[in-house]
Amino acid sequence: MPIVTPIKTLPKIKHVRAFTVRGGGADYHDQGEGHWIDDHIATPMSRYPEYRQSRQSFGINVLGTLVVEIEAEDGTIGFAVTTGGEPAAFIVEKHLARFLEGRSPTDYEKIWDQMYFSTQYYGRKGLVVNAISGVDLALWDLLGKLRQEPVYHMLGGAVRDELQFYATGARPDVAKELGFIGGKMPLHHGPAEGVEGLQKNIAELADMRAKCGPDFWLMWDCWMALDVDYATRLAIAAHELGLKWIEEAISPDDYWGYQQLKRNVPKGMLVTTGEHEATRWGFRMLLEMDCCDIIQPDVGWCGGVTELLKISALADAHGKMVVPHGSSVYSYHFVITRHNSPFAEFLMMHPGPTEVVPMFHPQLIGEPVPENGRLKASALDAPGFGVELNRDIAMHRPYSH
Ligand SMILES: C[C@H](O)[C@H](O)[C@@H](O)[C@@H](O)C(=O)O
Ligand SMILES: [Mg+2]
Repeated sequence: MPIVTPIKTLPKIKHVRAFTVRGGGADYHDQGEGHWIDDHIATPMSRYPEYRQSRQSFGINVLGTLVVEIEAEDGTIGFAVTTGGEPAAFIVEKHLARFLEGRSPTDYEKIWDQMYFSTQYYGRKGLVVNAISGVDLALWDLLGKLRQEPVYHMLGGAVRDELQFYATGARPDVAKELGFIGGKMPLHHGPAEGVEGLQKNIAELADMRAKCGPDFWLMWDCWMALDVDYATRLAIAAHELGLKWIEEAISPDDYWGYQQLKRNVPKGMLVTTGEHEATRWGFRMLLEMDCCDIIQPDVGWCGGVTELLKISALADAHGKMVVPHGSSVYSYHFVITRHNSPFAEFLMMHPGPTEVVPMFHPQLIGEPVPENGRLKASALDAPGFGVELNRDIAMHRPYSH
């Protein structure tokens, strides 16, 4: 008679709760006055002069942060934060919770499938997939806490000893001093500001190149603001200044435009995009239409870890790098486990930015930050995503079920 060792069964999911929080954190555009992240940055709304100076003026921070809590029958709580606020809380409480409560947290594939296909008639991308992502991340956090394992162990373990980061912010010169491998700047002027605006962009890049020296990576984040013609002219003008990549230059829906831009840019310059793309199907379009050199899904917006695993494998088959959009510990636990994710993004959330502060401050207690632009894998060695929710911040539960 074979000896049958009983398998460990985890407690079932008892409650799913959704809260909203304002002021920084996962909705990192929700910052106070004078922050670099809201200073005349080019966007698709820059064609309207009244919305050109500030992205908050057109509502970039209108949603706020969604906090998802999943409580198991033994009282263990997994949680996650993402962008979504009150409307996302409604979707979690009134629609998604039914696919988790009473289920095992190990059923994350079936749970994801039911969350996605039950909302497909009104979701597929954007806010709904942000909500699904938040639930999925909280589920992985719960799994890690129940199994007493960091998420990256459950994803296959570290393929390197440490993470290395480039920094996103208005001061690549400071990023270089802080040990980052590169600096990604927001593009300040879009097509509506004509040739004069393009020349100002180039002058800003030239200034940073002079401050950072010839080899430091310099990139532009164009936040969907441009058209193919303007992006092509900008890339050609920036080439002699060693621009490493031009990011999210045009609308995420214009796959054909990205295909053309990738053909137009000077040899050696990379085209990147993806932070506002979602699911394996959206990234399949970017990959099969050869839209870019690096895809940049945000794990809090693309469908969560369960979906990013699929997206990353698809990219790997296409020989493409996956460098997730800055999403704090949620991307660190993923990037450390993937050969085709050789570095990560660190969003500089200090107002200057002249200091390294936790990316989702003040929402996550124990959020690790890079030192000298690096983070050891061992810094992630704590159950789940290794952070706790700061319960001193004002949280609101607008809906229940
Ligand atoms: C810096 C950019 O304008 C965005 O604010 C940034 O969040 C995003 O595009 C990024 O890649 O970090
Ligand atoms: Mg970006």
